[in-house]
Amino acid sequence: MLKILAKMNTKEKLLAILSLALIFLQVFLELEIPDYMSEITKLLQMPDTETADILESGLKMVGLSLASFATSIVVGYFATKIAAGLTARVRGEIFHKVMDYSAHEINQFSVPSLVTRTTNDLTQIQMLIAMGLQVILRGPIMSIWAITKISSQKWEWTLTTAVAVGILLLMIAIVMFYAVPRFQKIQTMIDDINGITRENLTGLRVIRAYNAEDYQNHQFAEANDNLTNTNIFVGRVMGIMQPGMSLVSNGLTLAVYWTGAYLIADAAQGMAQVNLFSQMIVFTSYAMQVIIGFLLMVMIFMILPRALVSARRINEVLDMDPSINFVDESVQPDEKGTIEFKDVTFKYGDDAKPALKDISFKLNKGETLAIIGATGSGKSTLIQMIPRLYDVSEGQVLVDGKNVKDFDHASLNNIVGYIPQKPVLFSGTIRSNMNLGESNQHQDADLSDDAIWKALEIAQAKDFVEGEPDQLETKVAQGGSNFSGGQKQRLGIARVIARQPEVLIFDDSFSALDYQTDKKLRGILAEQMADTTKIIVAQRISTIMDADQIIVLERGEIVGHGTHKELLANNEVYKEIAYSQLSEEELAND
Ligand SMILES: Nc1ncnc2c1ncn2[C@@H]1O[C@H](COP(=O)(O)OP(=O)(O)OP(=O)(O)O)[C@@H](O)[C@H]1O
Repeated sequence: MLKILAKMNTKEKLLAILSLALIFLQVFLELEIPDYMSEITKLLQMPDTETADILESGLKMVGLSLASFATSIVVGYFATKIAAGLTARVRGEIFHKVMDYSAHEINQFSVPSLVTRTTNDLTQIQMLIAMGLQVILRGPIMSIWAITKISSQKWEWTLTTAVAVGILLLMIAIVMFYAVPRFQKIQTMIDDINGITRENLTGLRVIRAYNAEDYQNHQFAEANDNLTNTNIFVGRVMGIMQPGMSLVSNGLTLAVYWTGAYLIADAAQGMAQVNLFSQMIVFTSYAMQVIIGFLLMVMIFMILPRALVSARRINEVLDMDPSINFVDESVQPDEKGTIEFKDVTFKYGDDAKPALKDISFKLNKGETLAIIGATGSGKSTLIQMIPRLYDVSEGQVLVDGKNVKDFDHASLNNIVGYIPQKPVLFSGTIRSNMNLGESNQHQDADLSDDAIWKALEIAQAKDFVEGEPDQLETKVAQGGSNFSGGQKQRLGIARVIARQPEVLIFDDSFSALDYQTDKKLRGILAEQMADTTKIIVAQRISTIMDADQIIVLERGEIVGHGTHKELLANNEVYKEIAYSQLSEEELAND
């Protein structure tokens, strides 16, 4: 928590100090009021008191109340400003940190948890700071100050107040014993709800198609019930506090008046009794301030445990260093357009079995490498080593003759153009998606219309974009949901082609295309991007049979490496895949 509070800037720190000073002033003003009450009580007992005398003290009391009210408004204003400013900054820090994360760290936290941490957890901190300055700090200051004011009074009253405070403390301790552990669980339960909601929304069509609403409703209801029940339990336990506090404060007033009645009865007739009566009025006011102070302090216990858990969760994100770091300045490459794997082994976790084992191959400029293999054989994993979505566990990946780890982020991304299995389009227009980020082609300015149309033409996307009334300005919904799978895939391919990288990596990118488009796209790529090195992960033999090199993967190992003809002649795994898809004539013809 302190670590987050330390992120306050100088202005916020000054405002916090000023707020603290104003809270002292506010408490001072509030504690002055009972003195005037005592004065009025005394004046009322005096025979020669004029109304003007009472009015004067009364007006002073009103003045003190108004001044206290004004200070509380100023403190509220400052507190909100500090809380909103600080949390906005921390939110930005989390966002930038997460942007630097590799897939490994994202998987570690999970996306829903990162969303909760950036939203709900930060709201807890914001609430704590805002309430903390306005209310929570006032509690202890008020209680301690009020106690010092009454400690010199009649010991019978002081003892009564001490007993009341003791009961209060016991009550708080019991309540906190039951409530605090639950507060800590609530944040994890919100993660669960976010996770299930997210899964439901992204998989809505599948859920409906499989009549799985009941199953999903059950999943959601379970998580929702857990959270609701915990909230109800905590609410009930905390609910005891309010009536408990009223009981103690009313009981205390009663006890003070009761003992006061005996003390007044024992005192000498006349002024001594009047003085004692006015002292009792003042004492009751101060005792009430002590109780109110404790009441405010209880709020600490309501907010602090949850905020502490939230602060820990936020710090976990901020403290996590990305496992993949890029150098600031790239090396000068020795070659151009080459990719080489040297004895690469990769594991997703320290204890996991290798997803890739001893992978070695070299690809020269302009060559096409195809990777084929059963589902889960490691094809996507292999190509993700090149743009450093993951780092190798052993061995080396070389791009242009240099280790990928020796390139800065931008340079590596400019050399390697990676098209993921599921293309990601961002809300905006086709043009804004084509201009996404920076590359050697568009560092300071946007791509020209010609360059965009050219890329769309190669990616076989020109026809359908031309068919749209707004052409390049056609709106793209979040995630590209207003385009078909094949259209999204083609726009994704066009976006990378427009960057003109030295190496193009297609992760099963042709699977969403029909055979004809697939063939046309490969033909135009070979013709117009002959100098670009290409790596194609595919399931269809027809997509890869023209490749210069084909790697057959099985359980993370290379079990075949050669051309289509060579593999068809002497590789059993390849043969099996090939004959399961095409006839002998089709395979021989191509
Ligand atoms: N993020 C991950 N965390 C842990 N294991 C993973 C992760 N991604 C993949 N794996 C595992 O690594 C292995 C290889 O997966 P990979 O996605 O590379 O296969 P693939 O050949 O591309 O499969 P497909 O053709 O179905 O896309 C699989 O056993 C898979 O379970």
